[in-house]
Amino acid sequence: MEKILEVKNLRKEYSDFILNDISFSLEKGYIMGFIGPNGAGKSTTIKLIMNLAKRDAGEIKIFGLDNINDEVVIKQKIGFVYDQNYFYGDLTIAEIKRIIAPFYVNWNDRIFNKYIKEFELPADRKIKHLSRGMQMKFSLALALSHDADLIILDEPTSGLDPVFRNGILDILADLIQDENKGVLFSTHITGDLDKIADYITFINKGEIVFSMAKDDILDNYAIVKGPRELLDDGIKKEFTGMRFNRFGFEGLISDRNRTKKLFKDRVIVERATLEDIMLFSVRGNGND
Ligand SMILES: Nc1ncnc2c1ncn2[C@@H]1O[C@H](COP(=O)(O)OP(=O)(O)OP(=O)(O)O)[C@@H](O)[C@H]1O
Repeated sequence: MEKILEVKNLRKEYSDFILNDISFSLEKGYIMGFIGPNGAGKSTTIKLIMNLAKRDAGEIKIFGLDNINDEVVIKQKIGFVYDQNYFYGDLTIAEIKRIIAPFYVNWNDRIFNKYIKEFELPADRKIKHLSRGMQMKFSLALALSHDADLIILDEPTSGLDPVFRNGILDILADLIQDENKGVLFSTHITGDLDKIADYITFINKGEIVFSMAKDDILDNYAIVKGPRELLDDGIKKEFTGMRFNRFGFEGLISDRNRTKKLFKDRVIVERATLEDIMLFSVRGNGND
């Protein structure tokens, strides 16, 4: 399998935050969801990949090339959608397109116009007068109009209504039918990833929790519910995270096969969603 993006032992230190030893890779033909709570380090990682911030250590390869030394070549083939509008607000959609298009060797006006029409974007409207959803769609139209092989989206769906969100997800799912392309998609709306992601990379407090195939994650993790008296300190340690209510406990376990051994049939075992996994992992264990 050919790697389209490879991040190895990446490190970045800010005064109050350290992104530490981040490693993951994305193969061609797949969508990777990049999840983590607020402040986990998702945007920082993406900025380092895009060489918008300087790494302190580690290595980033895109299409097998170094993301700094070969930045100019690489950027021709990356479509980037950032979580904020970074275009000059007084220019119109058509004016910004005219500025950006010449930078790309493979710019395709026909595809751009197709998206503008599909997204119902008014070409003569100033950026500052576009809604957040329209700005996002405009960014997406730009990112998809130069034959990019790696699409990186930082929170593309946050603040968008479900209809807009689903439209974006459909486009990404279509895009990946071309098996030469890959998508890295950061979000905290884990429901979006249930629909389209093949792999999930989860970071918390600047560190990787896991980077795995989504199906493996959902097959292995489970929510276990049962009475408190089944728990002792040893058993509590088996859980990634736990909460208590008046009926008993509810906990996330990363290896559902362990539950039979630990509890026999005295607990209820349910499939965990990505949201459960994120919430319980962030909360941690032992909060009684
Ligand atoms: N330029 C900077 N200088 C100092 N600290 C920074 C800088 N950029 C980011 N940070 C810090 O790094 C941490 C991680 O931020 P980051 O934006 O990467 O998180 P995130 O996972 O994208 O969060 P969110 O989901 O809220 O966007 C935060 O504590 C933030 O304050």
